[in-house]
Amino acid sequence: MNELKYSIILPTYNESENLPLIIWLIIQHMENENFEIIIVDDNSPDGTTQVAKDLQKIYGDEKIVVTGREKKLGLGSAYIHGIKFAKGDFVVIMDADLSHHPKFIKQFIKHQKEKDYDIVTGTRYAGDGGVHGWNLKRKAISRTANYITQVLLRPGVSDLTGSFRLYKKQVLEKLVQSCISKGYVFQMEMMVRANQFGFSVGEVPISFVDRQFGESKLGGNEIFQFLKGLLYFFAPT
Ligand SMILES: Nc1nc2c(ncn2[C@@H]2O[C@H](COP(=O)(O)OP(=O)(O)O[C@H]3O[C@H](CO)[C@@H](O)[C@H](O)[C@@H]3O)[C@@H](O)[C@H]2O)c(=O)[nH]1
Repeated sequence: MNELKYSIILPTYNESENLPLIIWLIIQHMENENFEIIIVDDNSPDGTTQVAKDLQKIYGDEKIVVTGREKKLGLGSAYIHGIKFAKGDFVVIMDADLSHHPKFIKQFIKHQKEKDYDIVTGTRYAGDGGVHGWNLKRKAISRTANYITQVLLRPGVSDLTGSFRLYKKQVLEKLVQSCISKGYVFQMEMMVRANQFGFSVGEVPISFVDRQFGESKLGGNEIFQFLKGLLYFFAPT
């Protein structure tokens, strides 16, 4: 048994169909690891909180922590909320909609140990990494967001907008204190800040598979917020 503890944060909004399976898969793929799963649900109208509480009864409240906010307040701030409950030495952040396969977590852990990385990020844009199931528009949004950020900010990471990552807990706490973003742009800002602070970042290629159940919450407003976030880095301080 690995003595280091891992806190896996799952932000959820209308994920009642996906939650039982992702939790089961995490538990299968984290065999012999010391871990907890923190579900951050924003009072989803589809009853995700109740599903989370039912799963907590099955697997125990040592393994599953259920928390959340009264209403949908954005992905970035959901992570920040979840971190407050994390008791692990490391924090893993991932989507709850099965687009991030839990089998990669052990690869992140192994890679982290090899060079004592501060952060290990899954990448869809290097090595064997890839995206499956997105339409052309969605692929273009992701590629363009990554490209613009790479060119303007040169953070030295191939996938800036992905959210499947492992952080040393103290590193994550320092990063979230310095981040101002609340929505999806949070992922990009975290990597840019990590570069500014000089944190070491390892990459593990991952396959991102688009969700089968439910809908993405990435809308026009999130894209606008992303562009606004980019502009912020160039605004005089
Ligand atoms: N608690 C909470 N959870 C949220 C919120 N918005 C989204 N989520 C949860 O965050 C995860 C990702 O949301 P999706 O809306 O399914 O993301 P996506 O469109 O598939 O986007 C993926 O790709 C983006 C770009 O590469 C990533 O930036 C994003 O994190 C995600 O991995 C899911 O578990 C979803 O329920 C929110 O406001 N509050």
